[in-house]
Amino acid sequence: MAMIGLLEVFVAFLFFLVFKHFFLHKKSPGQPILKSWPVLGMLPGMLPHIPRIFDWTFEVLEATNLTFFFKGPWFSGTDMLFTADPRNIHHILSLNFGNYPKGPEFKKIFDVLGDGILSADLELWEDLRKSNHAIFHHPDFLKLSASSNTIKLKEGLVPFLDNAAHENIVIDLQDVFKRFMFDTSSISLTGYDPMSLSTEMPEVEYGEATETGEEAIYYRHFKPVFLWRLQNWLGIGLERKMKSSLVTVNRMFAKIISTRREEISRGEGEQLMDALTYYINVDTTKYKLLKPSNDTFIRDVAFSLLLAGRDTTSSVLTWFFWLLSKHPHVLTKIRQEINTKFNPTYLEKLVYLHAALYETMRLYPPVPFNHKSPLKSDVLPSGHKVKAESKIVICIYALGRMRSVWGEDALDFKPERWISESGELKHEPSYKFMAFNAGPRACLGKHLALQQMKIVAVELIQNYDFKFTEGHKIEAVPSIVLRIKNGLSVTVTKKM
Ligand code: HEM
Repeated sequence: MAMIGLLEVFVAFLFFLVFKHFFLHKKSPGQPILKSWPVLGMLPGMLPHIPRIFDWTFEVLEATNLTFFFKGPWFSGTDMLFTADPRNIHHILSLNFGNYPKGPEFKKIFDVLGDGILSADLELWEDLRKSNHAIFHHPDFLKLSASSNTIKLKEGLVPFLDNAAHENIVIDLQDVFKRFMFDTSSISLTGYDPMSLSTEMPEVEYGEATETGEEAIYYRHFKPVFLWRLQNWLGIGLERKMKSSLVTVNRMFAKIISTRREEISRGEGEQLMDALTYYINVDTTKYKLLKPSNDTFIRDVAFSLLLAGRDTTSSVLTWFFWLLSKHPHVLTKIRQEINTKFNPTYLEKLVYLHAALYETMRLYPPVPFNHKSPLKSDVLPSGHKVKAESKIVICIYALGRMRSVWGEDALDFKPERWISESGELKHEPSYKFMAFNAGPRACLGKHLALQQMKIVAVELIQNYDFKFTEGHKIEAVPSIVLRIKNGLSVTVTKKM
């Protein structure tokens, strides 16, 4: 009884704090709240902003000179240092890379990735990185990747858009890009063609499963580990969906891996150049920590690669076409450039298109946050002390919008900022433009992704006009990948 009484008093006290915070605390207009409460820490100030965390971190970081320490509720393990300071980013991701792995907390939150490259650290990451680098630069892999783009453009995307134009139907452009990227990435990374982009628009179980997983992982960041693990075990809320999503993902990979192993045992693996086949046959004398005969390990490797390839590129293309609809003069300039300079074997000539894609990624980076956890205590260039094993969140989304980093027009969509006086693409250091990450863990698919996005952009801009549905609210889903909530509705017409 006494225990229940105590609990009631404690809950009443928490309610009082929240009530006082929302109704009695005077906020100065436009000022984000960072007040730290007893027991609850800064959580009450953050809670209402969790669905709009990207913009909130931008507002808070701009108001706090690019770095702030978030104090979570007592004993919840959710204390985090948020930073968008290029000096800190350079220090963490490059100069002192060895002291800043992703860390054990990251591995717990991203447990579904297993031992794939996106969650690995230290020696395992080194083996994965080197082997990944080798396959991503192999001419046969590059050929497979290029041919998957050409085929899916010709047999998937173009017929789909032609049909949508002919039937005058509303389509979700975001979904179309996700399907296109799923098919092309899956062919080059796993050798399997899911054929998800066709006029029939089949259900894509894998896509829905990964997106649910990405949202669940996002919310895990704000909960104590024991809580989301309990929810997962009991099958409650997003964690319940996460569990069934994982079954879907694992089923898909189990089928792909067993089919491939059978093909290889029949002697049919020689001509296959996809990443999955490469890892099944990987040289373990060179990469000692890789386990090619272990299906779980192969699943982890392939899953990380498919996530890295599919979700990012489709996100950029979606935000890019939406931004073009809001900035028709940019669209006109890209069209002029394509008409005067386009050469399919030399996409580098399309400097303005490249600049517009970079500008999209500056404002809407597909991976909005990056996590790090120091092995040893350290002092960051901003003067903030970080303890060993504490959590650091690099806010890539906020970084791209900082006036102190990008100038007073930081919030404007201006591809021109990327073009030098001599008409070339301007280089910005990766600790300032961090969409592809920075330092030794920089994105390995950057070149492939840019090629692919340019090919799709040229095809669509040359041949189609898109009309965006009026009144469609554009906002980002709270997730670990920046996607538009409810997609991007358009009608399409074919240019004569
Ligand atoms: C516009 C498209 C893309 C963007 C913006 C992007 C961005 C990123 C970012 C921010 C990271 C760091 C993730 C982290 O450490 O948590 C990363 C890592 C990585 N990306 Fe990309 N990526 C893109 C496309 C691709 C593609 C098409 C591939 C190829 C399949 C790819 C392969 C990888 C790999 C293998 C890593 C892990 C690197 C490592 O940890 O050493 N990415 N990417």
